[in-house]
Amino acid sequence: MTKQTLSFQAEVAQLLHLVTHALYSNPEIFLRELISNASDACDKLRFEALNNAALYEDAPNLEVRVTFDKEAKTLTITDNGIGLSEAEAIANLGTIAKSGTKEFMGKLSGDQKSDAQLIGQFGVGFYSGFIVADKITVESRRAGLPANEGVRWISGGTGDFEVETIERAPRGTSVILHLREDATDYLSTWKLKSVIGKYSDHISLPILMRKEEWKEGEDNKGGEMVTTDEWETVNKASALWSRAKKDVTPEEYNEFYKQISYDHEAPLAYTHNRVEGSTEYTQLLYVPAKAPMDLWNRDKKGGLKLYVKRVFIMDDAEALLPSYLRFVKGVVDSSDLPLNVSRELLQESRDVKAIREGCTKRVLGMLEDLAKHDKLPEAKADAEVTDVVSEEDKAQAGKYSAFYAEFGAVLKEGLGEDFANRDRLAKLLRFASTTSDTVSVSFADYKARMKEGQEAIYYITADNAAAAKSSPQLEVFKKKGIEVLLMTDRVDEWALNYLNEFDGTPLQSVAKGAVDLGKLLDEDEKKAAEEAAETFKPLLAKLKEALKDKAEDVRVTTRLVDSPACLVVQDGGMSTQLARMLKQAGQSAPEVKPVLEVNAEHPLVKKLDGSVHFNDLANILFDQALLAEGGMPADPAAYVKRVNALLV
Ligand SMILES: Nc1ncnc2c1ncn2[C@@H]1O[C@H](COP(=O)(O)OP(=O)(O)OP(=O)(O)O)[C@@H](O)[C@H]1O
Repeated sequence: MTKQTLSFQAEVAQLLHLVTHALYSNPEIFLRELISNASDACDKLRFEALNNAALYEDAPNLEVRVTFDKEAKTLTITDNGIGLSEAEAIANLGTIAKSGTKEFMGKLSGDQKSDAQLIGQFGVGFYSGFIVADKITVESRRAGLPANEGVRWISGGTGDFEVETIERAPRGTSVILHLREDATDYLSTWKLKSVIGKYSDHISLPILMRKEEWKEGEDNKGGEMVTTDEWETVNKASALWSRAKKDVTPEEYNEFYKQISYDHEAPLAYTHNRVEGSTEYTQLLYVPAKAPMDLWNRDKKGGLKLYVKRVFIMDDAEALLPSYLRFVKGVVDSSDLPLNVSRELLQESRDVKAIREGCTKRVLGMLEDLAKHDKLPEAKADAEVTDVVSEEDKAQAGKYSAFYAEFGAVLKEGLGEDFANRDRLAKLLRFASTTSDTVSVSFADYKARMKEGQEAIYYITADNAAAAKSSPQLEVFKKKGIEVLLMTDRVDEWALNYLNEFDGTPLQSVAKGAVDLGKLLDEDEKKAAEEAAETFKPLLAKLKEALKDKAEDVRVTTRLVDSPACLVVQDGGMSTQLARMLKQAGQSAPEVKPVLEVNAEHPLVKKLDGSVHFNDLANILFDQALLAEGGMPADPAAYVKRVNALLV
């Protein structure tokens, strides 16, 4: 085919502009990206060759070669992997196929620093070459195609690119970077080796470079390094996870994480184990420090790469971890699975089930460990004695809180998803409470602070912390000094459906059912409540009649101190707040008719009896209770009218 000029997809053009501007502060990552692509291409070849060994042609040893030409100012990364056909070059190097591209583009702010972080997460891959090059030539031949079906792709990284058919004997791809004037320091073996050592040491393929030797100058005067014809391997060339733990430095673990996760930040924690027994595998699992932007995407796949005996099988192998741990990144390398395992097969495999359980345990173990070291021991009252806090403990402190702020809400999904680990998960949960503004109270902390005679762990769900804290339902708890957990994550209400108790103590929503403070109420209070219920009977009946379309029931409560009324739902019913949320999300929710509870001590309630405005007051009472918990009267205009009628 003759040369043709094609335009980049709009997003690519936009991304290219950003790459060259926002990522300029850390240019050397281009080499990591291109070597990673080369390595992926070799993985793909190895995988396709499982069913078609002829694809190896006469070059069975997969490798990456990095060369440069000082005169021409070019740097070339060559692999003998799967290669690209012409159609593939057009499709893959002119568009971004990744899901979420549009969404990602929409998130960019124009601020270079924050954009650079976002791009880091997104993974710029091939296009990062344009950080250092003002022109890139790609020459490739796909494995299995004849030599005269090679392709050359050229672009200056602006609006378009050229493609033409070429003759190319070697299988695989060469990416030739025509370096910008300010990037010529990459034309140095020493520089390239150091960047490869930093970012690509763990790549399991050999990365080869021409060997350099010191050559003395004439008459022993001066001397210089000269490039020889010999090749040398410049990386460790063994899969990082297959090495012994003691041979891998924390920096190498972190670098490997960055490579597989597109995260620019180091992970919060990792665990690396070889599991032996009936199912054998190696796991290297990371907990990221920051949530990815698509954490809440229900279709988000898992973050684990599956290898079988070092052969890459697939990315995002969701069968290897439950979905509530979808934030975990890493690698599982199985010794037992067949190489041609498919996603469907994975779902059914007993080995995969064992791996999944094993990985889940490890991640939970890792989180428990972080939780244990989250707080440094408090200083003793006795100033003479101070605990010696190790550097390691200091480094661990605060990590679990940081983790929880990012991923706590996802972890809660596990209550409904992973019954076997529910108790372990419950111990990992943290909440804000009426005594702690920070999300740091565990169920165990709460239990330790429970009042004598208190028989339940009390909690309230609300849209946000402010609404939760000012909810009238909390009044009696405040008065009695009873701590209430404030649950403000969207998933809380759903997740707590699956947790009825913690360590033998029932969990009780303060907005559900009749409040029974049991032993916490004194005799006088109990008696007063009973009496009020009796004397209020006729009034309650009238209220019930006036509000029969809105309220399921009307009763007197001991729950309130300052407010005249509040709404609660029957035990086991869906809270009005959850019903509201579902409706907002466009989902169907049952009509919840709440119970109106009134405070017999409140002047407004006392005023009701015999009032000529009884009907209006009753409705106002109900609508205000709804407003107080963040709801909206069914007919706001009618509410305003009623209040105004009383005001004038
Ligand atoms: N050396 C190569 N050999 C064969 N195909 C390649 C090579 N480099 C890139 N490609 C193709 O170009 C596509 C785009 O590469 P790019 O690096 O932009 O994205 P990616 O590799 O899919 O994603 P990421 O780099 O973010 O993981 C790749 O998916 C692959 O199909």
